[in-house]
Amino acid sequence: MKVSIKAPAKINLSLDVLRKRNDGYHEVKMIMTMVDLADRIDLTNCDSGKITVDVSEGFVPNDERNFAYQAAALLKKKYKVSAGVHIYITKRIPVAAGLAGGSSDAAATLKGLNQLWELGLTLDQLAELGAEIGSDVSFCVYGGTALATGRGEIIESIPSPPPLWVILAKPPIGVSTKEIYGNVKLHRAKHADTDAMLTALENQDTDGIFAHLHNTLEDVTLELYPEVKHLKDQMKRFGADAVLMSGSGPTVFGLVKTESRVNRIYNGLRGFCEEVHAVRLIRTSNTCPKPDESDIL
Ligand SMILES: C[C@@](CO)(OP(=O)(O)O)[C@H](O)COP(=O)(O)OP(=O)(O)OC[C@H]1O[C@@H](n2ccc(N)nc2=O)[C@H](O)[C@@H]1O
Ligand SMILES: Nc1ncnc2c1ncn2[C@@H]1O[C@H](COP(=O)(O)OP(=O)(O)O)[C@@H](O)[C@H]1O
Repeated sequence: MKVSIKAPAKINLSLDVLRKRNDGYHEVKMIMTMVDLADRIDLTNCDSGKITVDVSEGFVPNDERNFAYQAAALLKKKYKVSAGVHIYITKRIPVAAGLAGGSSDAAATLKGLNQLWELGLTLDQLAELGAEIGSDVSFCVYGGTALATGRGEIIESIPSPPPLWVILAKPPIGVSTKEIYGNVKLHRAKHADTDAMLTALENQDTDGIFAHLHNTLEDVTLELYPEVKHLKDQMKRFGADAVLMSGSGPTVFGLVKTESRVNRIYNGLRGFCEEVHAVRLIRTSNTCPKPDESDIL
């Protein structure tokens, strides 16, 4: 039997770092939403009992370092599953980009194996398991738009933004999330007005959303990698309505109201940046989907 499932990328509309915790993580307050740029995960049952992984992009690890492998191993151990699985990942989400590609692959694997292995787990159970793999995995299990607190694993569903185009552009550098968090200077960091962003989403106030985009990690990454600042400036110059770096970077996203402007921005950026995508926000109703309403293809 085979299950295929989509694993979409996320962007952070707002990301505030509140304090450093004793366990090495930072307490955060983030507003995250999914975009329709997705990896594809194909899960095929396998009698050997082993977990194997192949990835379309050779530089992504295909062993126990892969987050999808870790998701399968976690379920197999916890629920004493004797079957194995072959996981094939078709990568479309840029890697080490601030778009949670690996986390989304893990979340999709949890959801897909819940079906394939008929485990009957709820989204809450899958999200709790996902938090053992990475801070962003719980959000990726629920999808939609959410307020994420704690180290990112406490998820509350909130209204999706109004329909918008999103231009994603990643400069040719990889950024370590650990390094960026490690360089945050909390005494002089600029904080997000999360409540104002929540109100803007509640009111479907597009200009309010544009005005309150903020990412506390952005200044850290921009200082270390000036090419990210250059990309932000270019995206604004080509006509994006609002521009921000996603997560720890280095991907920059631009929000655009009008379709006619999307091509101009896309083509302008393609002139000097190889990884550019023009996508839409994924909009959902303001409730968490049930497991059977997920992204199973
Ligand atoms: C910055 C964000 C924003 O959504 O995304 P990305 O840029 O990775 O996409 C997330 O907070 C990243 O989450 P995730 O990528 O799952 O990070 P994890 O694997 O849990 O942690 C990697 C490392 O980042 C640091 N870390 C992560 C989360 C957090 N709240 N505080 C931290 O200090 C820790 O040093 C940790 O060892
Ligand atoms: N399924 C996966 N897809 C991408 N990267 C993965 C995956 N599993 C493990 N990784 C590792 O995780 C690191 C971070 O990748 P990714 O999740 O794309 O970053 P980010 O959260 O910043 O978008 C990569 O450098 C890669 O080695």
